[in-house]
Amino acid sequence: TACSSKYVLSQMHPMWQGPLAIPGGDRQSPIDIVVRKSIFDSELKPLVSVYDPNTCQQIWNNGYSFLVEYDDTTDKSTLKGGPLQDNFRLCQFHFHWGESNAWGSEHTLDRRLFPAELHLVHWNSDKYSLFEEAVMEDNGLAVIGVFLKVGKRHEGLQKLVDALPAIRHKGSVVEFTRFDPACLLPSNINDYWTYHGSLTTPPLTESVTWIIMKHHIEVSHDQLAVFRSLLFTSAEEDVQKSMVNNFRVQQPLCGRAVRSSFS
Ligand SMILES: CC[C@H](C)CCC(=O)Nc1ccc(S(N)(=O)=O)cc1
Ligand SMILES: [Zn+2]
Repeated sequence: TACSSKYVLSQMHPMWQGPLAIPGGDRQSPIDIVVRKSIFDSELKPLVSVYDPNTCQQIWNNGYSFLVEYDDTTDKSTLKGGPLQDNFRLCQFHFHWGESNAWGSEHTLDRRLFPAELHLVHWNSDKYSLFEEAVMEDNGLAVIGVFLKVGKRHEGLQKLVDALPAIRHKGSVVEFTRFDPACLLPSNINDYWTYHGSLTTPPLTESVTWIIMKHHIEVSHDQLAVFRSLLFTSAEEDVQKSMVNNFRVQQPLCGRAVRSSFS
């Protein structure tokens, strides 16, 4: 089964070709969260996020998504509590979305797809001194996933949406400051599911404690349309490809438990 093989056939996704040697391969992400099979764990503590908007530095198009990057040289923007034993530093956040509002998220709830999914990426600053170290280690990373639904305009998101035309092409970067990522979290962050998984793009390392929020945020159709105006390709390439459907196919659970912080 795909749970034991050391190689996973190349995902037929434009993002990458060829067989990938994935470490272990039995705790890959994303997954479908079967809500009725998740296990309430009363030991799970409330999540504590403290984000300093002054650590926001830049926004750039890396050819997979667009990333908002934070200064992670100090413990100014951190996440702890929940399923986490240690203190984690925010290094970046990004999104995954579809070409239509019918799909786009990486995780699903009982197979339900959302038009987009936000990932806030943190690394264990108690155990490691650099993100690049933590990314290779068990539980070196913690990623918060938030589902997006299309509805009313998200006022906090608009500052980010307005910066996107400046980074249309792969490799473009612009300064982006004083953005508080807390504005992208749902009002209630104490209802979540958590499981052990991996990065959803290469290097696909199995170093992530995933924390998937039960409650979604709403963005407008027009705001999501600007995400789709980004390009996978750099300015020099002849054929420009719209940055859409930048999500990975779902991976086998391989017997992993998905715990919930709420009953
Ligand atoms: C040496 C490794 C390199 C630096 C890794 C760069 C990086 O940050 N990758 C990354 C981060 C988050 C996700 S996700 N989509 O949240 O699972 C996927 C890939
Ligand atoms: Zn992601």
